[in-house]
Amino acid sequence: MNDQSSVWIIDAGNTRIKLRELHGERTVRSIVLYWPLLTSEFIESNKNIFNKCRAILTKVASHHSLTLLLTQFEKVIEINHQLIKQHFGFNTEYIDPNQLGIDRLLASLGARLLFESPNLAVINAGTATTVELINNQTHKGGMIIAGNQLMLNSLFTAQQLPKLNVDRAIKIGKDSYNCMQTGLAFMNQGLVLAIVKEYKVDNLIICGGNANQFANMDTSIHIIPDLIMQTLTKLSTRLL
Ligand SMILES: Nc1ncnc2c1ncn2[C@@H]1O[C@H](COP(=O)(O)OP(=O)(O)O)[C@@H](O)[C@H]1O
Ligand SMILES: CC(C)(COP(=O)(O)O)[C@@H](O)C(=O)NCCC(=O)O
Repeated sequence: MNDQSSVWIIDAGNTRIKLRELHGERTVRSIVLYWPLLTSEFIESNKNIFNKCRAILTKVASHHSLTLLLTQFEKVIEINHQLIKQHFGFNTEYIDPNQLGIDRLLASLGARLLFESPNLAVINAGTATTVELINNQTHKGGMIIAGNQLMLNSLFTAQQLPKLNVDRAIKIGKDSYNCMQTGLAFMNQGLVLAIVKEYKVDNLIICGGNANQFANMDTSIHIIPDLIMQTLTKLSTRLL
């Protein structure tokens, strides 16, 4: 049964779709699906939990199944940079703001709402690993790098690699598995150290599905895997 006072927040990334049902700012249901699992059968069998609810959407990927899912809601507000500027006075210096992935802007806004210090950086470690640099109320720009899984997949053409546990304790790989594991850990560590050195950030926040692969670093970082969902929760109380 659905509760019509519910609001759903939806983050449609390139690998996974994340959905949460909220009562106020309280999460009452959380669903995380890799795209192939968002089937019409899934939507049909769950339609009464979405029916007549309002939703807030952020998307950087579009699938037929998402279009079908969205028809279940009474109202859907899709976040764009103008809404963020209007409600939070938070802007981007991207030459064309419409080109900036909205997930990147939301992660930046989320960091801004959590930390008061002026210079922040966010690493959003999802399908891609993006870096966002923030000064006061402005997203200054950043970087886009192939994400951890994409990098591992690119080492093999026909074979899906197993999910690796990234352990910094291993310094020199002595087999293929450990070489890949160490390579990825050092690459992530190097990215973090380079950002801290180059941009002198006050706080560095890591979010996204691969955020925990940045754990166990000497540098002080904040790991908040669901930063984008936290930010959408805050937006929901302003927009609906
Ligand atoms: N439980 C998990 N443990 C470790 N990695 C995970 C887990 N769940 C998802 N991932 C990884 O997270 C990545 C997707 O993260 P996500 O932030 O959802 O990306 P996107 O927003 O681009 O869809 C994938 O590379 C996947 O391998
Ligand atoms: C860079 C991204 C692919 C990251 O997507 P994600 O890994 O979060 O699924 C996405 O934010 C995007 O499509 N951005 C548009 C290009 C840009 O931000 O410049």
